[in-house]
Amino acid sequence: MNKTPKIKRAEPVFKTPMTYSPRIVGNKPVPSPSRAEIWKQQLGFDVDPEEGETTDSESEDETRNKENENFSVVEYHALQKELDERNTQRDELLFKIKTLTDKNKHYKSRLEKEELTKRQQMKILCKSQETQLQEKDNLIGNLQSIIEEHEEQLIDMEHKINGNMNTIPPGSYKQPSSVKLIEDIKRLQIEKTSLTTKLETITSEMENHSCSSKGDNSSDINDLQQVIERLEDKNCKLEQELKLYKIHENDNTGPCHTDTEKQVDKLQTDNDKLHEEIEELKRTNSRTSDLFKLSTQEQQQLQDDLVKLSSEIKIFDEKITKKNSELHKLQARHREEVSDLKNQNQELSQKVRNLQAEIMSLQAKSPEVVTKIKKVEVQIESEQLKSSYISCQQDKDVLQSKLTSVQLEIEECKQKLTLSHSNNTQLLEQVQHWQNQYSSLESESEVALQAAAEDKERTVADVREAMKSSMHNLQNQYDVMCQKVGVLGSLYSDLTESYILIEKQAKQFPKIIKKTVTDVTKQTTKAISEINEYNKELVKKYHREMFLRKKYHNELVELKGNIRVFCRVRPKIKEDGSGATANNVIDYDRDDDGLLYVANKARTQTFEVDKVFTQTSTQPEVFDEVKALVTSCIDGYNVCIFAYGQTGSGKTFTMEGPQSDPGINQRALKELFSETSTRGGDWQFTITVSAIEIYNEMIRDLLSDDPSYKMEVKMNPEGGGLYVPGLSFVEVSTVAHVNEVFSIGQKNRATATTNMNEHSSRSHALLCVTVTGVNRTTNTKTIGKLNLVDLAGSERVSKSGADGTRLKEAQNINKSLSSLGDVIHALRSKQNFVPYRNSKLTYLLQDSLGGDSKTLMIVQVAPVEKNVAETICSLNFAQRVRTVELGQASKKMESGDVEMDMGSSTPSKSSTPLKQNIGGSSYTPIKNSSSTPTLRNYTGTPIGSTTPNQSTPNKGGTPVASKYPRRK
Ligand SMILES: Nc1ncnc2c1ncn2[C@@H]1O[C@H](COP(=O)(O)OP(=O)(O)OP(=O)(O)O)[C@@H](O)[C@H]1O
Repeated sequence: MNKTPKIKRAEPVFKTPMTYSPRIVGNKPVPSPSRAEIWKQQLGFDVDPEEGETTDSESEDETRNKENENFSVVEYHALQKELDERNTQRDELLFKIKTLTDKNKHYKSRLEKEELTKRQQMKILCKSQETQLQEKDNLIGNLQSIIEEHEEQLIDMEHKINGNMNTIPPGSYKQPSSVKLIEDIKRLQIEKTSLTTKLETITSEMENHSCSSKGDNSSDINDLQQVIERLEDKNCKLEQELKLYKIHENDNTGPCHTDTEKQVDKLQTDNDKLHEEIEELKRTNSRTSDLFKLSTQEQQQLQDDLVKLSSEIKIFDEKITKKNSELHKLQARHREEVSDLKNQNQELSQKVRNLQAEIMSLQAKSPEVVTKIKKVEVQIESEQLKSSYISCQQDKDVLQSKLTSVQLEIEECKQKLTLSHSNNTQLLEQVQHWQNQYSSLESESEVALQAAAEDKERTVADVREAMKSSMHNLQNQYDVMCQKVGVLGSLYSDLTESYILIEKQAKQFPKIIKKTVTDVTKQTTKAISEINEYNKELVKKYHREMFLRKKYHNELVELKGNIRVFCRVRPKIKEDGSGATANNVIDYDRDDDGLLYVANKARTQTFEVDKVFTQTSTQPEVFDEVKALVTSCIDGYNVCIFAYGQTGSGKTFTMEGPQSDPGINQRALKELFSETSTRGGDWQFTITVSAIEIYNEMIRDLLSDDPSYKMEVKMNPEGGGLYVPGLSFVEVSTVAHVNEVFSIGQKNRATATTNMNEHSSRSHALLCVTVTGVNRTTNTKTIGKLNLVDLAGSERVSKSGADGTRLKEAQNINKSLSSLGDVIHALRSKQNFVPYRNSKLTYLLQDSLGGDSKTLMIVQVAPVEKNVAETICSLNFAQRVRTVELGQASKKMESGDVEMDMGSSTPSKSSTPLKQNIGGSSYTPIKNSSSTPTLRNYTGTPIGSTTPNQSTPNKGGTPVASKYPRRK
């Protein structure tokens, strides 16, 4: 060690530390705590005050003793003071570090709280997202079910359409868009699920990263804390060493230069170590800050990503946006806090840099200090210093070893720092990896979400359009229904009111009806009885009027001499057959027995005659009507009754009739017998009959012995009238006689032909009855003639379809009947010439038709439809006949001076020549070969003459068979 010479040194100038600034509380500077206080506060134990006091007092004493002689002591004190100040600065620095540590703790706790809050928010967010996802799933399910329903309807409609459109070629059928929609929705659901899984993964990774960052940060902070503690320990040790140094310095007269140098080296070393520690602390702090920053950045990045993902997935959710905005606010606040922390760190770094600068300045000053120490060493050279130097040397070794350990620790810290750097790098790589993954996922999710959103929008638009149109239709229907409901409602209310009213009325109805019915019944009964009475009266009056009308009509007819016309309708017979052609076409008037209605096709014709006999009319009823006419011949009238009608219409039935129910012929004779017998007394009556047949315009005497003999009608040359020369007359007096005569006539008629039935239909049969009455007193003689004619059938030739004999028959019938028609027409029109001689029939009936006789025509008609034409023809003919006026009939009577010879057929002469008529024609005595008319009795014996008619011998005298028994 070199000893430096003692030189006078200049007054040392101590530079006040720039960084020191006393604490000021309430405008008063607070003194720095003493070392004991600091030790007590930081190390937790008390420093022995006696030792300190003793040392201080001794040092002070020595200083006082050597103040004037040793200037280096002063310098030493100045250095010590400077060291104290540095200690104070270090304390200040430690305090600041502690404050920063506290702040860091505070920030860490805040960060933890915020992280906890964020985690809770994240959980809530995840839950809300899950709920929203669930809701969306439900909505998608509902939408899917609606779409499925629509799909089913569409499929049904498409089936129907396909059923109607078979022309669509197979394969041209497109899959419904809804199926594609469902597939898209399913695909979106799968993508959404994967995105949700990724989101959860990222969230968990973020949480893990946050935890790991937090753990790293905490470990770093703990390391920093440990370093700070170690520094404090070292500081304490330095303090102790300094104290020991002072003690040694006090024990020796002056510090030797070597020891001082060592001490300075030691201080320098400590200073360097402190500097390094501070540097390390700074680095650690910086690393912590970087880690924290990185962690914050990562967290922020992840949160941003999360916010992005959440916002993209829950684009429709405003809550997420709100929460994200809150999260952004929190992050901003956090960033502000971090920036504050950074600023504070920067300030701290600045302070550290200042300290470093001071240390550097101190180091720059160290040569001067060394010089001074050398001076001191020169001045203080003692054994004690040497020994203390040795001890210091030992201490130096100890400190050297400690330095080595500290260096090792520093190495460890460096390794840890390297490890931390590598960890940090790995974390950064991971973060980069995650960022890449997240970016790819983000891009994928963006594309998927965009496609899904487009599909969804399209689908929603389609569904909305469809729903809109259906809604529109439904709205229209609803409006129409509303209108109808409104109308129906008003109708319903009206009906309800009406119903209530009607119900009320209906309840009263039974009583009202009962009462009304009773009243009406009484009134009706009364009215009906009145009407009945009135009707009866009217009917009586009507009948009386009718009777009078008939009477007057008959009188008028009698006065006018009209041909009276009766009509008789036969009943249906089996020959009429059945079916439509056998329908009844004839109806009668209930009140007027002169009217007849014939239904012909679509119309009904009305015919009026003098009397209508219905189908139920009996033979007696018919005869009752003609009885008066018949009996008038007793009074000397000529009467002619002839039956007209088509074949089978009942002419023969009416005129002859069956034996069991005889017709007019037999009844007339019977009546004549009865009447003549009644009128007995002075009158003696003789009734003779003759029977003639006109067949093919040939006249035959049916009562003749030779009926084939052709008779002729001739004019009486002695005085008008017609007669049939040689005609047989048979006197009859009983019905039995008449029947016998009739039998003869029928028999003769039958022998003349092979088919009697047809023959009778085609010939006219005349029964001529002569009633001669002689008054025995006055000798007055009356002769009445009754001609009963059964005409042949009146049907037309064309209908009969006849030929040959039949045609001739028909032609002759037609001739005679048309002659009858012509005569009727001439009579009706009152022509001067009446063509009687056109036929044998009209010629024979000339007196009956045109003379002063009473003529009655009975028109026979069939009731069935197939005969309606002939029925109408017959009735038309009857109508014409009815209008014929023949003039008033007159009696044929001779005065009584002429004696009536009933036994002779020769009429007596009278002033009014009595004309004996045959067939209605007046005639003079028949001039036959014997010039005596032949009268026969019913047995064929001539009546009134013992000589039979020679010219017409009655060979057989056999009774004529009746038509009806024969038919039966
Ligand atoms: N009023 C009646 N009641 C019962 N039967 C009747 C009646 N009128 C006619 N007939 C029956 O009708 C049938 C034909 O009658 P009828 O021979 O008298 O006709 P017709 O006109 O004389 O015929 P034809 O011209 O051929 O002589 C007979 O069988 C007869 O018995």
